[in-house]
Amino acid sequence: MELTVNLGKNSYSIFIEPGILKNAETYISQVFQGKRIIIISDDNIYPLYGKTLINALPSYECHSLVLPHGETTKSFDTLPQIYAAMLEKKITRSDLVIALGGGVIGDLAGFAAASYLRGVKFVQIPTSLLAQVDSSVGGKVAVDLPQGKNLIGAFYHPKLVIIDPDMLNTLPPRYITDGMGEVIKYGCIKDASLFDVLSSHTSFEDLKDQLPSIIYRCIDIKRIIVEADQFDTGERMLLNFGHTLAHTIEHYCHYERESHGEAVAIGMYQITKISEKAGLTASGEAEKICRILKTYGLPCECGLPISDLTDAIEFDKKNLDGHLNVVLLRKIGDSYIYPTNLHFFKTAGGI
Ligand SMILES: NC(=O)c1ccc[n+]([C@@H]2O[C@H](COP(=O)([O-])OP(=O)(O)OC[C@H]3O[C@@H](n4cnc5c(N)ncnc54)[C@H](O)[C@@H]3O)[C@@H](O)[C@H]2O)c1
Ligand SMILES: O=C(O)C(=O)C[C@@H](O)[C@H](O)[C@H](O)COP(=O)(O)O
Ligand SMILES: [Zn+2]
Repeated sequence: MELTVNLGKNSYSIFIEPGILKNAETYISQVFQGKRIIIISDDNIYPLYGKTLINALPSYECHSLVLPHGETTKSFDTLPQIYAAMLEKKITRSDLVIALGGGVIGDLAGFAAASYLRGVKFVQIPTSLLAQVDSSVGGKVAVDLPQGKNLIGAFYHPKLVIIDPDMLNTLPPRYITDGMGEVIKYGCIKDASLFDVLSSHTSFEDLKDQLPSIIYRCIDIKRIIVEADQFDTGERMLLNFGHTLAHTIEHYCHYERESHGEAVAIGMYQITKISEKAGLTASGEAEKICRILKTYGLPCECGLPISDLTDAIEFDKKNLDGHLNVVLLRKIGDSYIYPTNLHFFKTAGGI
């Protein structure tokens, strides 16, 4: 399966195919005519797929940088180490960065590629479900600061995205669940029929044979939104459904408790509960979201008082000129941006 993100000069293709990793050169050679590649990965993924990828790129001189796994690696403080490795391997503007990993590696390597020498080409090879359905597409690359998540970043598109759903066979169950948080998000914001398909299954196992088409569906929704609003000034904010609370939960817990997808799950349910109470969402939708989250093993609450989270909400990128924009649902599959303020969240008490 192939999709193209149409962004003029920054357009790129996404290929989704089980086993495609072994044919990486066929696709990479279409977008990269240089010689040297640096593969950035983490210490869980590289031992599993590093060699396969290098063997699949016989025409290139491949170097690797393997970083510790986990969100704390996606920090501003990791960047000097990446730049140093790129300099040591003599990476120039005519070379290529490959992000081989989940959303952490994709965001981090993508930002390094965007900023090193003011930009070198990069290719995304996403290995987690979350990265295959969401983070590898759209060009948001970022690192975290001690003050909050994704606070330093850029819009910098990959030249190509290679998605091999077979790589999910080694993904630990917790991160399959994590990725389902973003899959459910796509159903909530734009696709009631996807939400219904997901609701009609009893677990991820039950859904597994439809995975390539579900990945395709999520990415196609993202593609359409990104094409309409590449720089996140309007429609693209819909992709942030559940994220205002999610980012504050992740940051508040020092990235040690909820994963990104789990935090998004809590954020989607809790904001819909608040919005339903305020008459801004059709009644019964929050309960539908909670039910589907539980089906896929995701949480609906985290037991934190909202008063502990509101400080970090001010760093939300949808906070413009003192006006906080939140993403709400009219009903499942129909989302909108609602301008409000912090008081909106304070009505929640605990979440
Ligand atoms: N840029 C975007 O548009 C965007 C979208 C969504 C999320 N994100 C970001 O993505 C990050 C979360 O991504 P994630 O959930 O992929 O986390 P992650 O990159 O930490 O991967 C999750 C875990 O699974 C392991 N792993 C990944 N693929 C594997 C595989 N095939 N086999 C075995 N182990 C594997 C990793 O080593 C890690 O331990 C967050 O930082 C979030 O902010 C970005
Ligand atoms: O691509 C987007 O736009 C998204 O919002 C996708 C989100 O799933 C993702 O977590 C993104 O990194 C959040 O971005 P931020 O702008 O809120 O930092
Ligand atoms: Zn997200």
